[in-house]
Amino acid sequence: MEKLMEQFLEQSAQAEDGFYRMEEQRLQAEDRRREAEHARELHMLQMLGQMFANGASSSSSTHPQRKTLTLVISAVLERYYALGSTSHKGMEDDILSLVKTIIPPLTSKKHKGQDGRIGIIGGCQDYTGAPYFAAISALKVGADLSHVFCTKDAATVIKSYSPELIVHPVLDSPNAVEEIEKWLPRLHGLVVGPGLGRDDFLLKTAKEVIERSKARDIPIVIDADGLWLVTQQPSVIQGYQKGILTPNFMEFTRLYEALHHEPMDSSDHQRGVLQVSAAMGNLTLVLKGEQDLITDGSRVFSCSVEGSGRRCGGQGDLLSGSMGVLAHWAHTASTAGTVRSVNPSVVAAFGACSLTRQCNSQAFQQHGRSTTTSDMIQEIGSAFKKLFES
Ligand SMILES: NC(=O)C1=CN([C@@H]2O[C@H](COP(=O)(O)OP(=O)(O)OC[C@H]3O[C@@H](n4cnc5c(N)ncnc54)[C@H](O)[C@@H]3O)[C@@H](O)[C@H]2O)[C@@H](O)CC1
Ligand SMILES: Nc1ncnc2c1ncn2[C@@H]1O[C@H](COP(=O)(O)OP(=O)(O)OP(=O)(O)O)[C@@H](O)[C@H]1O
Repeated sequence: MEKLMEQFLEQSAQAEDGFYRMEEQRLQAEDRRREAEHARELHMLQMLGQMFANGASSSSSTHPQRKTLTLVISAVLERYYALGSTSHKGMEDDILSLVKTIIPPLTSKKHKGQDGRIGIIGGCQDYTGAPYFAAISALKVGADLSHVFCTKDAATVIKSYSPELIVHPVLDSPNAVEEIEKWLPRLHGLVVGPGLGRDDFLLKTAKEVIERSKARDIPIVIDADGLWLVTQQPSVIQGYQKGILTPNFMEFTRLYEALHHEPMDSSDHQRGVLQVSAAMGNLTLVLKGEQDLITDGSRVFSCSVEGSGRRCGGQGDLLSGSMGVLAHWAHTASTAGTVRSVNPSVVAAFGACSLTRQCNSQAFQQHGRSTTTSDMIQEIGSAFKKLFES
């Protein structure tokens, strides 16, 4: 009897084992099927996004067609990111497709100013090139008006570079903040820092202008000496979702060390940018370099559009000026519901990085080692077309 009982228990245990083995195999097969389906869906969405993006940017599309296509691309890409892609493969193309959706169409119904009035806070006795590069880049990307708020002695010099810019010699005047504030209601985007210098009075003015622009919900790009200010007083922009910081490696290291009170681990830039963005209240951050790393603290996008080995001064100004316009376009698109799950500041940053690198590559093909930022600015029109309108 005991033996029979033992046999019975052994057979039951074997049957149970068999059952669990089969069940495990069934679940594994189900997982594989789901993964394949998921990958197929991601692939299809990527292809659809690409297809529609090309359609939306085609100049033959009419306005309503373009609008519908734009909504379809966004929906497709939104779904793609909602699926939680962890792979970075193809991500650059996807974000580029999103950039295409934020570009306002050129129609005869528009009035001057509608596609963007951008302000640059910067330009002092030492630096007149930087604000000029940023302001002219904003115009060439597609802003309708570009204002420079600089010191008195820099203004005539900047005006002499270009009749296209509106130059206000107010930055070192005693009532500078009030002078600049008068213009804020008309501005759609602000770039703070190119050629600002580090004079205490100018930095104090810049700080106050940032505060007043935040109160008006204006997208703000902070670069160069504006980042010096942020390093001293992070709270000036901390947590402002329409803010973007664009440090080069040196500027980034300073900011990191000011926020974390310890040296940065320079072997892990991805971690570094996530930490800085988080410490800044999930602010959008672009660490410029061999690959530009862009994050809002949730994920890191890298922009590696081919540039060149030429690193002339002023490339960062082209970047910040164009980002000022794209930030305005991206937030407008976001308000209209076109861009949802990807942070509009990230879309704008990615667009500007791609454009700067493409300009660098095109200018380098013609001028090689003698390439300067002015040569790159000449390329903005064709680089823009190649990246976003073809
Ligand atoms: N023509 C002009 O008027 C220009 C004026 N500029 C202005 O000049 C002022 C100072 O800017 P700086 O960029 O010199 O700032 P800093 O005085 O903070 O210098 C940063 C230093 O970091 C170095 N650096 C950059 N990337 C690095 C990396 N990956 N590894 C190691 N070192 C690195 C640079 O060579 C530079 O010497 C700003 O107001 C800026 O806007 C620049 O925009 C360049 C053009
Ligand atoms: N090593 C690199 N390879 C390719 N492109 C780069 C490299 N470093 C920078 N860039 C490109 O040049 C742009 C400007 O970056 P850069 O580091 O020159 O800024 P910056 O030092 O702030 O410029 P500026 O001279 O205007 O102050 C970046 O956005 C990036 O696209």
